[in-house]
Amino acid sequence: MSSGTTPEPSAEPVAPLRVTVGGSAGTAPYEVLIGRQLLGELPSLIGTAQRVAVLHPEALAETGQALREDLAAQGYQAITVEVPNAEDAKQAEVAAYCWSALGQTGFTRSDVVVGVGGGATTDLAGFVAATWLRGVRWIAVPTTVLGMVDAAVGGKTGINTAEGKNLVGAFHPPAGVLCDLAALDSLPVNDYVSGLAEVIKAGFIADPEILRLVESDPEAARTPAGPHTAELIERSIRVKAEVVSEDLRESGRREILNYGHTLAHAIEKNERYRWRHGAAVSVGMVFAAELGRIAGRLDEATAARHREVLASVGLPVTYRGDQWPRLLETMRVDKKTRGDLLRFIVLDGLARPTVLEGPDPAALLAAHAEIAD
Ligand SMILES: NC(=O)c1ccc[n+]([C@@H]2O[C@H](COP(=O)([O-])OP(=O)(O)OC[C@H]3O[C@@H](n4cnc5c(N)ncnc54)[C@H](O)[C@@H]3O)[C@@H](O)[C@H]2O)c1
Ligand SMILES: O=C(O)C(=O)C[C@@H](O)[C@H](O)[C@H](O)COP(=O)(O)O
Ligand SMILES: [Zn+2]
Repeated sequence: MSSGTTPEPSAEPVAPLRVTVGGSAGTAPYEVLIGRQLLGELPSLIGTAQRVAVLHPEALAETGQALREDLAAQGYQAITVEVPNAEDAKQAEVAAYCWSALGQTGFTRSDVVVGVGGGATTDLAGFVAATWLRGVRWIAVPTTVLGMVDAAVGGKTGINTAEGKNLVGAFHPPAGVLCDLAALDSLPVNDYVSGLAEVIKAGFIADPEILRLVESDPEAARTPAGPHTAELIERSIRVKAEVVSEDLRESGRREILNYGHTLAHAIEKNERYRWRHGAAVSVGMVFAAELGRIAGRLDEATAARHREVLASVGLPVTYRGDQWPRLLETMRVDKKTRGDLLRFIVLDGLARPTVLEGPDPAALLAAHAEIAD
């Protein structure tokens, strides 16, 4: 990924695409920029801040350092805060380490956090920004597919606890999101594909054109060089932006973005976060589709389409059959649960998400049988 100071020799400057998020119900609007070599946009987002903390994972140490040097050259007092890769970053101890770094730098309310990395890093960076001095501004620079299309947009920030995924957090939207597509070139294929689960989720809940683009060449969809990469990312961001703009705090419609996540979060916890989020969401969506079908909501063809399109890009569609009691136990503390009432997002048809409350235990078991290996 470019640090923003060394333009590629023959690259014509291309204006980034801009998607506006928020702006209703008293929330400040911000922009998601999609393009290449976007880091030149950072100073205008940082504005008059004196100090900037660049949070990055170990894997992006060079990028973090290059960014810090750019910002320092522009007169900011910039520090890097290196955090563990992936889910190991989303822990209270790591948040506490970040708070110390801000404290030791004399971070004030006018200073800015920049989170550069995948969804785990931006979830942590946003959470640190939400909690430091009860809230400072932050900017997301997602470097994974999943980060760009989902995690960096919408202001859900947080960390895990021993009891489960994302159980501590805050709604704290960023001041801006910079999606530099060049970052995806260094992403391991497994992580690239994991992000496609959230892309495909956006297809099933809101934009079926996404499904058609993936289905037209699943092999090409697995790489950043695929012909539809930019369109898939843009369409998914538009779905997310539209939903969170209407319901930032998940008091209703935003729950549809949780499609497949009730089971997914239980799988992630059960696997001690060694499964990628997107892989778990893939299995979770097949489960939700089967649950919808068994509950008489979803037609067989659309349920089967889940399995087909997810498997076609190499995502898992089954999970260990012997773990059901543990998964069920964890699902009881899902954020959508109300009291003892389990609630799932299912489809009434393609792009028609809805809530299924208190499903029949037999239906849950039958849906589980469809994903058990
Ligand atoms: N806040 C939200 O709305 C939201 C939405 C979806 C997912 N999430 C969260 O996002 C997380 C998953 O994010 P993810 O899939 O991006 O994975 P991740 O952040 O765990 O990153 C995966 C790995 O890729 C490395 N990496 C990141 N960018 C790279 C690059 N450009 N080149 C090489 N390596 C790179 C990371 O260091 C890590 O090791 C989960 O914690 C999930 O809960 C949050
Ligand atoms: O933005 C949302 O809302 C989502 O549910 C998007 C999900 O893809 C994402 O994984 C989110 O972090 C899940 O949130 P949680 O509230 O179920 O922890
Ligand atoms: Zn997700």
